Amino acid sequence: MLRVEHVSHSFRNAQGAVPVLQDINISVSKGRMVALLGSSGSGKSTLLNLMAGLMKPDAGEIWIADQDIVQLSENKLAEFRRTHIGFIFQAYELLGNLTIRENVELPLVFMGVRPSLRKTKAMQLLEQVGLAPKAELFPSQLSGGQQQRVSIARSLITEPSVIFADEPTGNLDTQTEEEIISILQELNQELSTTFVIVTHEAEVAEQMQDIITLHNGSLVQGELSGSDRIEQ
Ligand SMILES: Nc1ncnc2c1ncn2[C@@H]1O[C@H](COP(=O)(O)OP(=O)(O)OP(=O)(O)O)[C@@H](O)[C@H]1O
Repeated sequence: MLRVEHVSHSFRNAQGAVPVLQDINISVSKGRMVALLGSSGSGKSTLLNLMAGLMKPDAGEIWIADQDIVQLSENKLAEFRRTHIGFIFQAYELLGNLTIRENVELPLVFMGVRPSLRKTKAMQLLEQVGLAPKAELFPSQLSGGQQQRVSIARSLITEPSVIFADEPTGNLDTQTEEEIISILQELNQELSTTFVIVTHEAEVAEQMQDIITLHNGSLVQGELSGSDRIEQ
């Protein structure tokens, strides 16, 4: 479903190229919930941004839904992202002048979906994340955890193949963090959507089915996946 093959990436500064990721290989099956774990500076966000098509790697292939997204032109990639990829940000990134429901509908506005269908789908998802009664409020009227639930609903509305989440609980207290992880797990079970979740917290990663660990831009070998653990 998601395959990263021999991906390497460097950033350029005044001194030259600074390698950030070296020969990364990852394979994630459909419907899995995977943590991308690593300390600060290990390259997690860079890898996530590459997999989500927000940046192009210096080398390698990134396959999502049978398409190597590295090969796509900017226009085709933007279209592919709209239909196949969802993103959840640490800081929610909701638009303050739109209601909760309008925020959730927004990706469908860009796809030209008619208003009545958009509204129905947004309300269904808000129901699933427990926020239907707050649909007509604005983001500033919600707690951080509630705003993150809105952003989760927004990421799902296009029925993407994969959702990437960058430290989705990074701004939340421990109890709210647990609520958000439970909601993500429920949605993963119900919808069979693949999730890749960046975190620097081992306690968060251990709640996912598989853990991919990055250290200094390389994968840590010998990591047991969730399915390996179950078989043992
Ligand atoms: N645009 C950029 N230009 C130059 N260097 C960058 C850029 N973005 C990231 N880096 C460097 O790449 C390395 C990996 O950064 P990245 O943000 O991917 O790590 P991370 O594991 O997500 O860290 P954190 O948990 O702190 O966000 C770091 O050394 C960082 O300084």
